[in-house]
Amino acid sequence: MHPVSLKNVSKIYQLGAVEVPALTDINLEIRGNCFTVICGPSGSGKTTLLNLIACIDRPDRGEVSVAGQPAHAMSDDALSDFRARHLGFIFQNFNLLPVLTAYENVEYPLLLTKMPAAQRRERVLAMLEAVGLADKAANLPGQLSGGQRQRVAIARALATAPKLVLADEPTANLDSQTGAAIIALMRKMQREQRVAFVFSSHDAMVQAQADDTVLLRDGRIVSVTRGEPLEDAAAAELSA
Ligand SMILES: Nc1ncnc2c1ncn2[C@@H]1O[C@H](COP(=O)(O)OP(=O)(O)OP(=O)(O)O)[C@@H](O)[C@H]1O
Repeated sequence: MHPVSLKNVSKIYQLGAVEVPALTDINLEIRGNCFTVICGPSGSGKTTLLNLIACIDRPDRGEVSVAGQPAHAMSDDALSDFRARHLGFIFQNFNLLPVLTAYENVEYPLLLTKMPAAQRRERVLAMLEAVGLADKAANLPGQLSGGQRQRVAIARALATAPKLVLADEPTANLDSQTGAAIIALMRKMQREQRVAFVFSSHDAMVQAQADDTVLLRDGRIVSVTRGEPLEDAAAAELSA
């Protein structure tokens, strides 16, 4: 089963009396355990599509299925509960809570689950270690660089072992060198945790790292480019 499936999806924004068709008749399947990038020019519908996949918004027409659940038909409460349990988020402005330490920011989503304290501590420390920030656990976000903040955000997004991680322009506020390191880290974490990552990005470097690329223009899909599935690539490497 694909972690995300959209069937005949359309989204129209109402701007006063004017209807703005942001997405028109989108049919798309996002593969599991893959790095998928949504790209396209400004205004082409990337954020709108990501918000539908993220269960932040609902379509005006069509069906959105996320991790087997019909997101288009769920109530607001059910959607927010579903987001907390099954999805991870990485934002371009990091969205860390400024009064919480790096440790506490990563712990925060786990407090919403009923994970026992000792297991929670183990998980937080393992995630901070995995993103290379074990020694910064006690720092507040204001005491970290942009790249380090985004590392905390990656650890936080993956702490609950989500089925899907969504990232809206995750490198937009980073210099190109730090952005490249963050993308490499996300790639490593995506493989290790065997989770599907879906990004929106203008960044050619992000696009170059993708398994699958979805190109949008004027709210429609122009092309979907699929790379080799990870399992096949690994098998080919082994048999070479
Ligand atoms: N809240 C809104 N109300 C009205 N129109 C909107 C709203 N949000 C987006 N739009 C319109 O919907 C279309 C798609 O917008 P969207 O933000 O999804 O594009 P995008 O590809 O993410 O753009 P960018 O790369 O500039 O962030 C655009 O024409 C935009 O003007």
